[in-house]
Amino acid sequence: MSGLTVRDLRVVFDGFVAVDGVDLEVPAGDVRFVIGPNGAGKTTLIDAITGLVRATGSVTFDDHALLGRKVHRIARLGVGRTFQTAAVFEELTVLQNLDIAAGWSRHPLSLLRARGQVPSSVAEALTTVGLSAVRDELAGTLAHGQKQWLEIGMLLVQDAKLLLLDEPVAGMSQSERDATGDLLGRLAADRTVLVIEHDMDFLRRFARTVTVMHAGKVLSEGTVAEVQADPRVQEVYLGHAPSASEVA
Ligand SMILES: Nc1ncnc2c1ncn2[C@@H]1O[C@H](COP(=O)(O)OP(=O)(O)OP(=O)(O)O)[C@@H](O)[C@H]1O
Repeated sequence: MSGLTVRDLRVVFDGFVAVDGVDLEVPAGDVRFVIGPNGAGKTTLIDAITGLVRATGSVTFDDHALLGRKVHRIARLGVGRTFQTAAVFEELTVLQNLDIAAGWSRHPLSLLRARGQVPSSVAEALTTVGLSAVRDELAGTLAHGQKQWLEIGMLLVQDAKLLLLDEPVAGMSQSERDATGDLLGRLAADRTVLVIEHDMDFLRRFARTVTVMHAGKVLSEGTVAEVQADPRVQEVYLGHAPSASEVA
């Protein structure tokens, strides 16, 4: 596993440069947080990696070149993403959602379901995201946090090895945030995880490394402590160089 490598990535919308020469290296096993003010280009970066918007430069994941491929081909290479609003089938059960994501509903082995058995990939995903106890509940009745975890489970059954999560804890309660932070650690055990997040408390607790974006470019990168100490980051977030009391 070699992780994600982005080189000189550029996305232009009608002459507006949303992503401006981004270089990024996320090794396998990392939990990388990408932060930055509104409009910094974070979501567009993920859109480019997953083939949703046209980009120039290069993106490789586990030695596969991604740019220029269609969205479903990129997904098949093990790249999965979530959106700010969870996309689950509310009128189906948790298990049915996972079945559909895994393609089991079309598969001859869906006969297993008739006998009450659960494919091992689905059972594993249920355990990883902590939804085994609610597997027969309708997705529409799940708590907000559980829907986000189901969406992540749907990526796991598709065997995603690079997980791109767009603001996963937005709107979550404190206990859901804690559970999501623990989940990130489990996901990274044999995957690469990139998280876009605005929640600084969550970032301090669960990020392994941080990339700060501003105006389409990478402004700073390092551990949480390193980027927090970077005067350029403080200037972007505070609007001015920090005073002694703000640093303290
Ligand atoms: N399809 C589009 N057409 C034109 N401009 C776009 C498009 N998508 C994004 N932009 C612009 O590109 C810039 C980067 O947007 P993006 O959503 O990537 O930022 P972000 O860092 O994710 O911000 P936020 O934290 O608010 O989600 C913004 O100025 C946005 O208005």
